[in-house]
Amino acid sequence: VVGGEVAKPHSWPWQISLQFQSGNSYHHTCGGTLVRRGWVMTAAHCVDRTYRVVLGDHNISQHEGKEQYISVSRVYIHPNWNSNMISNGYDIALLRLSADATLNSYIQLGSLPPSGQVLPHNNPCYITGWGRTQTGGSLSSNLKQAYLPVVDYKTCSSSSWWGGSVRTTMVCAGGGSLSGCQGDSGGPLNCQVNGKYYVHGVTSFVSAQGCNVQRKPTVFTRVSAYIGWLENVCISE
Ligand SMILES: CC(C)[C@H](NC(=O)C(F)(F)F)C(=O)N[C@@H](C)C(=O)Nc1ccc(C(F)(F)F)cc1
Repeated sequence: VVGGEVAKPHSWPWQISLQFQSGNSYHHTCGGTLVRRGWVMTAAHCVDRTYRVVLGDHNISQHEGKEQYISVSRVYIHPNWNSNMISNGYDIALLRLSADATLNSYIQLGSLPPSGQVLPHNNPCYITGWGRTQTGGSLSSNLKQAYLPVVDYKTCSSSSWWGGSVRTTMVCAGGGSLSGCQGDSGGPLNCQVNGKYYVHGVTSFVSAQGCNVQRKPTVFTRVSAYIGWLENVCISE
């Protein structure tokens, strides 16, 4: 997250850290959202290694005693995802956990939006994550948040913005000096609708020229476009 501030610990209790093992240590690679006690939603572009999921975390470099560590037993990547064509969309995946998370004041489910809901321009949203704190910078140890209002598709797909690289199955947000950045991938875009936060986006991409580039808002998979697929996977399993 570029700009913004360190979040109040555990104020986004559905945010998870996806970590891959190398040797006998684990490394944060992506964010995600706990959507059922046994299910985590993340980006398809995040899941090419075996993982553990860390729930209830704030500082990913310290053991604070609130964390739960659960391994991933199965990965469901959207069937239309093509890693060579990130601008086609479908950047969404579900991870079946090997055990159910225990919900508490540090670990809660994220609320998903109604199927098909498209938010208006400037709808208030926050991106959260442990990603780089500036283009080419290092990861944040502490969970960060940044206020990224929705940029409607009409604006986001215009020629001086993202043009043809964004689809209506995506949400754009920000486009100023605040943004997501590498390491925020897969994490939630938390949008306020009637006073409650819903996870409307899965962090997907930023500009190849840099994270916080003017008129290149952070681009998210639009969760409300995939409710049918999410339910089919979660329920069928
Ligand atoms: C997983 C990556 C896509 C990576 N994602 C992120 O950094 C994320 F955190 F925003 F999710 C990213 O945006 N990296 C930059 C450096 C990048 O490659 N951006 C990019 C944007 C659009 C397109 C294109 F042309 F497909 F639209 C290609 C690359």
